[in-house]
Amino acid sequence: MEGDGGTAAAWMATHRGMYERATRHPFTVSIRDGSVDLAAFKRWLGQDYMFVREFVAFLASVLLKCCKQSDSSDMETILGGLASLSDELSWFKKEAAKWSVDLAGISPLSSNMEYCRFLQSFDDPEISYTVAITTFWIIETVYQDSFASCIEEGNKTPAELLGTCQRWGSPEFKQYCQSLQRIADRCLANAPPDVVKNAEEAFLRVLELEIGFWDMSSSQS
Ligand SMILES: Cc1ncc(CN)c(N)n1
Repeated sequence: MEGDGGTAAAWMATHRGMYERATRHPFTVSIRDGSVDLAAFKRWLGQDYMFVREFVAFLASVLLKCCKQSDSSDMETILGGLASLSDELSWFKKEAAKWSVDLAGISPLSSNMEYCRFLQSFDDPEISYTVAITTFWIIETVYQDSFASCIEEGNKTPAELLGTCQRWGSPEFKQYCQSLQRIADRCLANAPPDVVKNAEEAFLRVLELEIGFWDMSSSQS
């Protein structure tokens, strides 16, 4: 995904330390090495279900910004992502039943609320499509990269967690993230410097929020 000469890959390289803290977090590393605390996994599952419900609204706001562009050719890609969130919500419900996690009884923890507030801020029409699509790309990429590492050769991921890891670590999801990266790169290449700066800030904010989300899952903070 990296090394293709675009701005997105350049940011991943410049901010390598933060990127790795988000994508090789002790929580996902513990899945990969088989030492994961299942109570933490269940906490992540319940919290992420709530996050994904908010993520649907975020993605709808990205789609709306896309439709307002003179060239709205990215619409199908975004719509595909939105449609797959419907499957994702069903998957969470099935998985929650499997792990006896009561989704109706969950309240969002503070790091999740903070992340959801960030997603809600994209309702503002002043936030550009470039910033929004870049944000969408990095949110999905953190999960793709994190979970792909749990199914790489040599993993000791518990069998009952492989389905979760394959959901985001699959080659198909990687391809989807690469298509988002190409869109983000094209938008960034045509954007004025202040918009590029805002997009880089959003990129870094996502990494921070993702680290907070994993921390919360590991320790209930
Ligand atoms: C916190 C978080 N970040 C990203 C994803 C991937 N859609 C997710 N489900 N949850």
